Parts: sequence; C-alpha cells; structure tokens
Amino acid sequence: MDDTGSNFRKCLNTWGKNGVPFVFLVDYAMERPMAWKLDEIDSSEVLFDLNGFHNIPQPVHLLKQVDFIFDKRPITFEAYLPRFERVVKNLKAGNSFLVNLSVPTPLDTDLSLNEIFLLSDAPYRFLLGNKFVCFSPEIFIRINGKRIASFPMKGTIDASVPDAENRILNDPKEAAEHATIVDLIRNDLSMVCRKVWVERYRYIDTIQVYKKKLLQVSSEVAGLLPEDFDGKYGDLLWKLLPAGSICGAPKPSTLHIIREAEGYDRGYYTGVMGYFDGKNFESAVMIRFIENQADQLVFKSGGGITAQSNAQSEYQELIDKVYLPFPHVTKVMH
Ligand SMILES: C=C(O[C@H]1C=CC=C(C(=O)O)[C@@H]1O)C(=O)O
Repeated sequence: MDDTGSNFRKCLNTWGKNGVPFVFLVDYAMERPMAWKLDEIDSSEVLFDLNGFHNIPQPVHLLKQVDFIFDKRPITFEAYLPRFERVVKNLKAGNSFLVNLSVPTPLDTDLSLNEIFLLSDAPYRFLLGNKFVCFSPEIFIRINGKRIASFPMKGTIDASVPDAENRILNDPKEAAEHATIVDLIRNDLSMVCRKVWVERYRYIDTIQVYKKKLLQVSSEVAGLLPEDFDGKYGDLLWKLLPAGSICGAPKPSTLHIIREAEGYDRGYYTGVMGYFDGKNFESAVMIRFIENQADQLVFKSGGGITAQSNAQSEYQELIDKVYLPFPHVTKVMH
C-alpha cells in the first residue's frame, strides 16, 4: 500500500484491530505515508531493523575494516545565518518558543545506501530501495498493552567536551529547551491517553560515531490508552504527528516558521517509521537520514533553536550530526 492519509489510517486501524503485523513510514508533511503487511514486504526494496524486529534475510558478512570516502559539503555559515536569524526573529516575536531548523548537506561517498544500512549500528534502521537510508537513535512511540510511551530527544553534545554530561545537564538553556519538548509531548499524549506522567527525565544516551561520541539527552513520557483504543494505530499517529522533538512548540505556528526558514522539502526525514508485530507497536523518529537525490546523496540534519541560541554552536551541531554510525570501522578517508 502506498496511498493517501485516509487510506493509510484505515489500513493501520484495521490491521491493528485484527492483529495483522505491519511496517510503516510517514513523511514529515504526512502526505506520502506507506504501509506494508509484514508478509508482503519485498526485502529487495525494503530493509528494516527496528529495535531487533527485522527482515534482513541472512547474516551479512561485512569487512570489519573498510576504507571509504565520506566527505561532507555543508552549507556555509554565511548561508546558514539568514535562516537562523529568521527563526530567532519569530521566536522573539512570540510566534514560537522552540523551532527545529534543519538543512541538507551533500555528501561525497563511495558507499551505497545499502552498504550504509548494513554497516550502521543504530537501534532503528530503514532502507527504502535506492531512495533513502535512516539510522535513528530516537524512539517515538512504544505501545505495550494499554501503556504508551514517547521518548523525546533534545540536547546534543560532543562527548569529548570536558565534563560533557554535567555541562549539558546543568546548562539552563538546554534544561529549558528540554522542558519545553517534554511539556509538548505530555500535551500530545493527553490527546490520546487517559493518564499521562513523566517516567524518566533527562537521561543520556551515548552514540558512537567514527572517532568520537555524541551524548543525547532524552526523557520518557508515558500514559494509558483508553479502554476503547481497539488498535487504532492510524488515528493515533495522525493525532501525534509530526513528532514534537523535530518541529517545536506550539506546533501549528512553528510548522509555518520551519517551512519559511528551511525552504526545502524534508521528505521522509523527521517523519516516523515503525512496526506492529501483532501485539506490540514501536516507532522511531526518522533522524540521521541520507537521501538519494538524482545520484547525489544528501544528509539531512538539524537542531532545536530558542531565542537564546548561539548561531555558531547551532551550526556546529547540525554538522556534527552528519555522521555514519560505524563504530567498528577503523579507517576513514577525508
Ligand atoms: C532534527 C534533529 O534534531 C532533533 C533530534 C535530536 C536531537 C535534537 C537536539 O538536540 O536539538 C533535536 O531535537 C536532528 O538531529 O536531525
């Protein structure tokens, strides 16, 4: 199935109610959602490993030591600045209090999307033909029984910065930005739940990237679905998307600011990917994303901006996020 929002919702609602396992993708603009029944997926077109739920046909033996090219060609700071300033102007005018601004970065690499998928070490991975590969660290929604939880990620720091963990946890600006996202997710979950609480607040994940590590700060917000939920995963997604951590707050005006400031199509980047195994539902935010645009690979990345943000460090953050999660690869040519 590859169809409009209403067909997508109907399919997911029906499959969810009847316990039919499926895999799905929703793009950022929610215009090109896709869903497949698990037993109908063609692994020559779609490969996924979503927290261990996967369709990788057989153990793949890849070289542990690979030489490869991975050159980033990021936007210049001078070209980034007007976009950043446009966002800050809106923040100062009170049109938003947190905006996630992203940019595309062309890549020169001799790796194929398929090789990147197979070599990546990330909890959530997806390969759609020769169109895109995503290796995401961010859970969006997990549902077990009536319990639903979301795990917004906000806060990124290079682990080599002295005292990085304390620095990010004690930074008042970072703390305020994280609180905003947690509030937004609490509000979003309240639209679909009868009870909502914060289970874990500002825990740290370490992401191993070639030659360095990134620390990412997340929280777990949980709730209870109503008794009559009845597996309506399509309706649930349509109420919760786009994910708060990749747009900002409040959502409607912030989406408008993003469209104006970014001036490019995010496509499936910052959408969600996920599965239902007949019992449990799990999804991830499609960040750490490489797209094939007419044989030019483009890495899309971004970060949350508030009125206090510093342009230079936001610029650096989105470049730091352009990486391949290949901890076992020992040599890279730049
Ligand atoms: C849109 C992105 O940033 C979001 C996701 C993870 C961490 C974020 C941050 O630290 O600001 C952003 O919320 C991205 O990483 O491409």
